[in-house]
Amino acid sequence: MSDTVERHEFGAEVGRLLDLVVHALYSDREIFLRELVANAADAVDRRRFEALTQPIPALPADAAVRILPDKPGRTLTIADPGIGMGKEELARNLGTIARSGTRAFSQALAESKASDRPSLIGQFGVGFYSAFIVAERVEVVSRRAGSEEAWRWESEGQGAFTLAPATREAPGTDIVLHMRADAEEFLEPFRLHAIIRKWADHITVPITIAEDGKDTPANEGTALWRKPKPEISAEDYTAFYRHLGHYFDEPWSTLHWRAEGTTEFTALLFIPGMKPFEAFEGERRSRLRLHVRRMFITDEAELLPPWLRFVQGVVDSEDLPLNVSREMLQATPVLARIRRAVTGRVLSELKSRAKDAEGYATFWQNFGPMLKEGIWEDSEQRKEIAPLLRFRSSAVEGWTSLPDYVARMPEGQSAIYILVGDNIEALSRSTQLEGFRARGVEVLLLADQMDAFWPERLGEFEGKPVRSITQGNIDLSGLGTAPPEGKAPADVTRLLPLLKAALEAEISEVRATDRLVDSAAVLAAPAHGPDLALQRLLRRAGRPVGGENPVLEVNPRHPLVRRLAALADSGADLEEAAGTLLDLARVQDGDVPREPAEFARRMAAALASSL
Ligand SMILES: Nc1ncnc2c1ncn2[C@@H]1O[C@H](COP(=O)(O)OP(=O)(O)OP(=O)(O)O)[C@@H](O)[C@H]1O
Repeated sequence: MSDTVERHEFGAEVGRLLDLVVHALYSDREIFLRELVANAADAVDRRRFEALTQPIPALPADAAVRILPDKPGRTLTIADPGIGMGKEELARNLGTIARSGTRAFSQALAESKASDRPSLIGQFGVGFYSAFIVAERVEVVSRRAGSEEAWRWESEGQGAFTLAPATREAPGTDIVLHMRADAEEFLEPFRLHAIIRKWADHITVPITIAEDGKDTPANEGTALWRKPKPEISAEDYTAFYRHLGHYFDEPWSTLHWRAEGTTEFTALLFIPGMKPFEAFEGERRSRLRLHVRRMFITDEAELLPPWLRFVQGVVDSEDLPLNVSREMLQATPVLARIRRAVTGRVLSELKSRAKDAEGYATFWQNFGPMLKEGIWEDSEQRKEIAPLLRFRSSAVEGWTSLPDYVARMPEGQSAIYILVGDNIEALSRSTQLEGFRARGVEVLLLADQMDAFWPERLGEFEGKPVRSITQGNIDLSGLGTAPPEGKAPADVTRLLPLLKAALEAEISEVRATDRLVDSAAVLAAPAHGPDLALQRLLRRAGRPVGGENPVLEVNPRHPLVRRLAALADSGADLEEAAGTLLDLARVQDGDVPREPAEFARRMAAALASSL
């Protein structure tokens, strides 16, 4: 080795990842070609785009991704005239894992079915490393467009790579795979053609395969979305969907239309049939691809709001100039019009698919939390999104919606009641529901992370305010069917101030409630400030909760409260009993007592004297 060769260790996670990729994907080896060709085509697109504003040489008119098999030398080269990589970029892009850690990846791999594994590769951004599935050594020779220098990155995929100066006549990248003995099939041109047709046919950059000394075209490159609909089969759509997102399933919905009039564009969009990792863990913005008259421009134009970032696809504009630059994209009103039209179309698709309850449930389970983000942040669409939400309920099985809830509301009920917590099971057994259940008043149960936030933003639906049953003072009298009168309520006029005095530091108010049937006491949030669920979330995150202390509501018909009321009347000290009552209310909501050991001691003592 010459003096100029630098040796670098891979990031620790890369080493482990390489191992995983090679083993987990062995039976789907051919996807290495899809990954490398996709990277090469991206690099070509990037050079074309950057050349518009940066002082770098323009893309040659005949730019293509070339695949060059060499049987005698047992190498396969993928060459592109794209943007290229400088020394630092080679080390960073090919020496570390860009987007997500090995831990998340290996966990997902371990939990996935074998058939889902290849899709994980794309989703976790380890595409390049799939080269090592078929190669025992990989050389990358690259020259960044705009630079005179070229560099050679080389690795056997075991712990380290080297970097050395090299030469390359023009900007671009050659990936040279020194194939393993058992991977020689990938040096056969007919095999390579079949793989490209299957995986990369839709790439609009020309792809060629060298055969008998000449390059033969390998991809059709027809922008699928530009074909007349009758000429496109369901398989074509699915193949394109899989290509776009590295998916392996079927799209839940395919939207393909041409908009004419003031804004002209063609769009081909997909709503995935599964929940992609990226959409939730990755960055919060839409990666819809913007093309101008077939030519790829960018996937950073944010053609959909962040809460619709799960939608994949292409928008091909007729109105923008081919040499549209980043600055121009920010300024042009064309994009705003496209955005509005595309968002509206996706929403109306959801609206019509929502009529099929079962089919919509699949969508809802995958992407429901994102629609809730929409309620939170998109004031323009909030009203449109609200009827698309689905809920569990205290009164009906399965999913229900706000319009259905409103239709079921009995006369006299003026608000939509919700209860927010951590899990549906616990919520459906919650003490907070007792009085509502007894009166046959339905409550929607919400257990997504987002649920602590968005209801407040929605505020109301069809003129009915959305009210958390753990917040403020809800008067149930006159609502639904009155429950059978049990024992007469105790007179708590003396008890309430005593409890209040004993719990001064933790409770802002103590009041009697008719919300309870079998339980003695329950906590509620004050009418203003964060609701109980949000308070819990803030506490867990170690953030200040703010606002007033919670309210303690007591059930004057409950034996414990009756007894306390009698003691209060006789002037007994209720300090300790008040604390226990508060702890009981906390435990019911899934919180811990203020002093768990002290609480346990008191309970044990109470049990001992009563058994
Ligand atoms: N042929 C190439 N030309 C220029 N840059 C490349 C090329 N191949 C890879 N890269 C760079 O290396 C990075 C890492 O590539 P890799 O395939 O591992 O992940 P990715 O392309 O970011 O993710 P995914 O495979 O999911 O699309 C790319 O983002 C790109 O910046």
